[in-house]
Amino acid sequence: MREFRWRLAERVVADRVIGIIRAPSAGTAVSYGERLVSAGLGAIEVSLSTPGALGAIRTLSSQESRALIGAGTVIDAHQAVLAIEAGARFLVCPILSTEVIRAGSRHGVPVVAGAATPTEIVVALEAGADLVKLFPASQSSPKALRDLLQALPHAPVVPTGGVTAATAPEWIAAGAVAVGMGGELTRGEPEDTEPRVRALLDSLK
Ligand SMILES: O=C(O)C(=O)C[C@H](O)[C@H](O)COP(=O)(O)O
Repeated sequence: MREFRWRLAERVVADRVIGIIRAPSAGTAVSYGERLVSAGLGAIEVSLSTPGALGAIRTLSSQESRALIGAGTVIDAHQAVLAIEAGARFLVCPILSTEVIRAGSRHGVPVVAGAATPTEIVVALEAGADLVKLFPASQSSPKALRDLLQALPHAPVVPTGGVTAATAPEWIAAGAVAVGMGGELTRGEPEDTEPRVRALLDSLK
């Protein structure tokens, strides 16, 4: 199937959320992934720090056509290629890694690059990142993002790290195109995930 890299940005901007799964096992990651897809989330990354993450990405991406399944915590080109081979349809880095951005570009796979400062945001975009993950968002604030976007209004910023259902609307109001959320989506048992995430997505529409 032909797929263009801007599909990620379209989905993420529509939902306002990238879902992050960091689980104790591949099986638990798949369980959460299936529930997040059922709740309507369109872009979900499995962190490579999850044991067996590549297997979970392979399972979820082969069974799901409704959502884009990606890889998170990708920090070098080797991991990027392994994740793409496992079926990741986007890559997310906690750091600004131009080698990951290049690896994604070479394979037509979109990259959400990590950045913590205005300079890093601009370097990430100049290197070809599709979206910029402001990380860790817990070190910043919606007010700081608002100030930053006055200088860089074109920057598609996705604050990630410590974002909750209560703070997500504040980040969006400050100009974030979306937020990344892990713990807030996957706390509790997988079975309890769906109604909570559905309500969260509705609240951000
Ligand atoms: O390793 C990465 O690439 C990361 O993105 C780190 C975490 O997965 C996010 O910071 C999620 O943070 P919480 O939403 O607070 O759970």
